[in-house]
Amino acid sequence: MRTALVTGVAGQDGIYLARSLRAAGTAVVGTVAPGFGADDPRRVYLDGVDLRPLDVRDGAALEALVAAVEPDEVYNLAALSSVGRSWEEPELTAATNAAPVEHLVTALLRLRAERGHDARLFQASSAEVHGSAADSPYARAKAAADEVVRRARADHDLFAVCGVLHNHESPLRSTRFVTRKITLSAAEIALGLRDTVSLGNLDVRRDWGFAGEYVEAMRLQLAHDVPLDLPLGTGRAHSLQDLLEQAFAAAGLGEPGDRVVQDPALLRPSDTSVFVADPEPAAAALGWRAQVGFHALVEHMVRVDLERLRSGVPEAVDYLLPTGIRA
Ligand SMILES: Nc1nc2c(ncn2[C@@H]2O[C@H](COP(=O)(O)OP(=O)(O)O[C@H]3O[C@H](CO)[C@@H](O)[C@H](O)[C@@H]3O)[C@@H](O)[C@H]2O)c(=O)[nH]1
Repeated sequence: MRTALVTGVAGQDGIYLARSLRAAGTAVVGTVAPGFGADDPRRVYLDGVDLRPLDVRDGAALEALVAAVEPDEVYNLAALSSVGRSWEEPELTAATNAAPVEHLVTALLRLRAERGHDARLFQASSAEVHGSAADSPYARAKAAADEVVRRARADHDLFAVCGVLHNHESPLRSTRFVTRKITLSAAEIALGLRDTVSLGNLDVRRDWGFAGEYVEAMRLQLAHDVPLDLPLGTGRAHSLQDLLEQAFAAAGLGEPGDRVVQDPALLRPSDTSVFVADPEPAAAALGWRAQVGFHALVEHMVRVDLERLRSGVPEAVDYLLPTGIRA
C-alpha cells in the first residue's frame, strides 16, 4: 500500500485530498495543529486518516515524522493561507509557509541517501507570488518556498513540484476568505440574522474554482512522469460584484444593493486587481481541467450555508460536493 503524508490535513484542501487518496487505496498520515481537539467537528471528514498533532514550525519534529512514516508522497498544504492575515502576522507566516519546506526536503533527501527510498513532494504554491501584491508576507513566504522546491529539483534531482494555485473554494472555506464570507452572510441575511455584509476592496477579479477538484490536479502532478510546476485554475475570472450577485440570488435576495457596505479597515496594503490562470499547461501535461463552474460553486456554498444555519449542524460529509456534479 502506498502512503501519503499530508501536512495541514484538516484544512480545506487537506480534507478533500485525504478523501481522494483514501478512495484510491492510499494510506494517509496527516498533520494537524496541536490544538486540534478530540471534538473538532472537522473530524467527520477525516475518517480513516492517521492524524498526527504537529506544529510544522517544529522542523526537527517534521523531519522525524517523515523518517517514521517513510511516505511515497508528501503534500505540503499546512500554511497560514490568508493573505490578509499575513500582514498582521508576518513572522508566523514566514515560519509556517516557508521554513518547513526546507525541513521536508532535508528529510526526503535523507530518506533517499540512507534508505534508498524515493518520495515525491508537492508544494502548494500560489498565484499571489506572481501578482502585484507579491510584497505581502504571504507572497514572500510562498516565493521562498518555491525557491526551495526548485533548488531541490535542480541540485538534488528530487521529484518536487509546485502547484501554482489560484483561488479554490468550497463549503469548507473559513469565513476569512471572501467567498465564504459572502455566502454565509447572504444566507444569514436571508434568514433575518443580519442586515449587511462589510467588505474591503470591491474592485477585484479572481479565478475562483472548486477546491474538491484541484486536489486531483495535485495528485496528477505527483503521478506525472516529469516534475513540472503548473498553474492550477479555471482560466476564467469573475468580479467580486458577480460573486455578490450570484450569492444573493442563490439566497433568494435579489440585488445586493445597499446591503453591501464598504469598510476601509478591510482594505489590504496592496492587492492585485485581476488574477486568471492559464489552464492550458495543466491540461496539456495532466489532462486536467476544472469542471465545476463559478455559478454552480457559489450556489452550492450558499445552499450549504442555509442548510447549516437551519439545521444547526456545522459540518456534514454531504456538503463536500456541489450537487450539480454529485452524479
Ligand atoms: N478575505 C476578504 N477578502 C476581501 C474582502 N473584501 C474584498 N476582498 C478581496 O477579495 C479578494 C480575495 O480575497 P481572499 O478570499 O481572502 O483570498 P486571496 O487573498 O485571493 O487568497 C486566496 O487565494 C490565493 C491564490 O490566489 C491563495 O494563495 C490563498 O491562500 C487564498 O486561498 C482579495 O482581493 C481581497 O482584497 C473581505 O472582506 N475579506
